[in-house]
Amino acid sequence: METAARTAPAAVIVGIDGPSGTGKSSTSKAVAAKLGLRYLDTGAQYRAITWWMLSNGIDVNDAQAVADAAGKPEIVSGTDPSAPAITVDGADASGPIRTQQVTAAVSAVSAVPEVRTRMTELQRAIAAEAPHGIVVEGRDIGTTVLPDADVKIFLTASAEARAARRNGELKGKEAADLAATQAALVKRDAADSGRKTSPLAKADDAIEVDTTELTLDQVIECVVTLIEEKRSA
Ligand SMILES: Nc1ncnc2c1ncn2[C@@H]1O[C@H](COP(=O)(O)OP(=O)(O)O)[C@@H](O)[C@H]1O
Ligand SMILES: Nc1ccn([C@H]2C[C@H](O)[C@@H](COP(=O)(O)OP(=O)(O)O)O2)c(=O)n1
Repeated sequence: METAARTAPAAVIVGIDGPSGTGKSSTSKAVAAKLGLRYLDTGAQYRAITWWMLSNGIDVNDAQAVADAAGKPEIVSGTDPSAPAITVDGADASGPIRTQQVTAAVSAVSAVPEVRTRMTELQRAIAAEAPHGIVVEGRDIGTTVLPDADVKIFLTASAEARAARRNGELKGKEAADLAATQAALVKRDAADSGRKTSPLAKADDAIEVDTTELTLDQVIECVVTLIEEKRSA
């Protein structure tokens, strides 16, 4: 008689990378929920360590000071796609990590090699513990964190579309200037792509999906199909 372990489908590891506003978070959460997988937002972890640095008076432009402090905060990420959670030293950080101040500082902090080493270890440990598999989203998942992932996706979209999407999130709040949003996105892309250690990059074996002209549902469908094809291969 076959055991449950033998008949259960193997855990599937999915890496979704790409620049800001391409749809990584929305797609990853929906795909994980549909397929019964866990979900990890690695950008939230880089935001969390950045928030801790700012809250503790560390100069985020002093790479040595950031490196020296990189091991101090305890960052814990939840992996439920319907309720993503993140705590820093036991405190809920999901709100504070989304402020403009953190967004403006996160590229500098995440360029520090000691920060990346720590986050990468954390991310690999979380992925290894996911019973049925996980969708991990970020900038270097396919190239560095999980180079053996079963499915690698690299999302792109025009800077105009990405800026319009980000501004759309501000509905009800003060309307942001579209040109300023786009300039800030492009600046962060350049910093994330230009750093020495595990920059934002498409892995050679990643499938590139340009989401500019696609609805979110179309992107989700596309990624689900790619995963199912891989699972049945
Ligand atoms: N294909 C799409 N078409 C239109 N809007 C989208 C699409 N994908 C995502 N969005 C919206 O764009 C915004 C940014 O998406 P998000 O998933 O946070 O991107 P990322 O994680 O890559 O920064 C969200 O408001 C999301 O609902
Ligand atoms: N795997 C990752 C994920 C994010 N980062 C860094 C670079 C990004 O600008 C920041 C924030 O990532 P996040 O995914 O939250 O950014 P957006 O949702 O696109 O605004 O973290 C990284 O260096 N490596």
